[in-house]
Amino acid sequence: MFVQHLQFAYPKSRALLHDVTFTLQPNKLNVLIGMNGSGKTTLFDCMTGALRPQAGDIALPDQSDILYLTQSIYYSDELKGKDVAYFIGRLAQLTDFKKQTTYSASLQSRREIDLFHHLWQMKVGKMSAGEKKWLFVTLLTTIPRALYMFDEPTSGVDPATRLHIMRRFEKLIADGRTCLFSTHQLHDLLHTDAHVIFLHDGSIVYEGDFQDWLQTFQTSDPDVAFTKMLDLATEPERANTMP
Ligand SMILES: Nc1ncnc2c1ncn2[C@@H]1O[C@H](COP(=O)(O)OP(=O)(O)OP(=O)(O)O)[C@@H](O)[C@H]1O
Repeated sequence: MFVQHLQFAYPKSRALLHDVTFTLQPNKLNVLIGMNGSGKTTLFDCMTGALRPQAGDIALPDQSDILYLTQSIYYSDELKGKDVAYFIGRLAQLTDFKKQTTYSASLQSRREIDLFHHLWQMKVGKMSAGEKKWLFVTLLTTIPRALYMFDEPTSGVDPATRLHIMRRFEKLIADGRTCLFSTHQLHDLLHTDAHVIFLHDGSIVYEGDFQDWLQTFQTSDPDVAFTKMLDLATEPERANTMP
């Protein structure tokens, strides 16, 4: 699965994505990173067909085999967790889509199982932002797809819930699925086998192993590596002289 030389500009705007090329790794967590406004959501939208790029090649599974969770999740506040589950389960043609265990069977801890029971009966309008994300990721990752794409699934989410989301993604990969998500929470990647794709100024300025990327900048702090990467991309001469 790859994207090659992708170009995209919004109408009446200068090109946002100039030349985006990367390859998704099947057995690693693929992570798209970049500054606010660098075009991560736009790139996801181009990859999933929500936007039409002006140029480039995209080799991905058929749209019906891609699951894409955007940042703007909308369900009526009046629906309960179980109604959302029925909706998702029905769309995905899951057998037993009305059974709670269809979605909760892979939950591991007592705390997660209790939370799932709780949210199953709760109205969406009463869930916190983090609870909604937890529930939607839990429900959506039960659907079998070749490629999963999540736009900032861990933003505004507590550490235990972020860990849960990361474990769900790792399970998908272990099951032979490909997974790509965007995040600003780089510390979440410290304990995973991540393939980093760094988008900056319309192209990919780094693609490769997360630990190798940290080593390049001689740091164990990914936020430091991120900042140095930006310095390097914008001011290569000055960055070369930095410790
Ligand atoms: N419909 C649109 N028309 C014109 N410009 C747009 C449109 N949608 C987004 N943009 C601009 O494109 C740029 C990239 O936006 P995008 O949401 O893709 O960035 P992002 O990397 O996902 O940002 P963040 O990390 O803040 O979520 C931004 O400057 C944004 O203002």
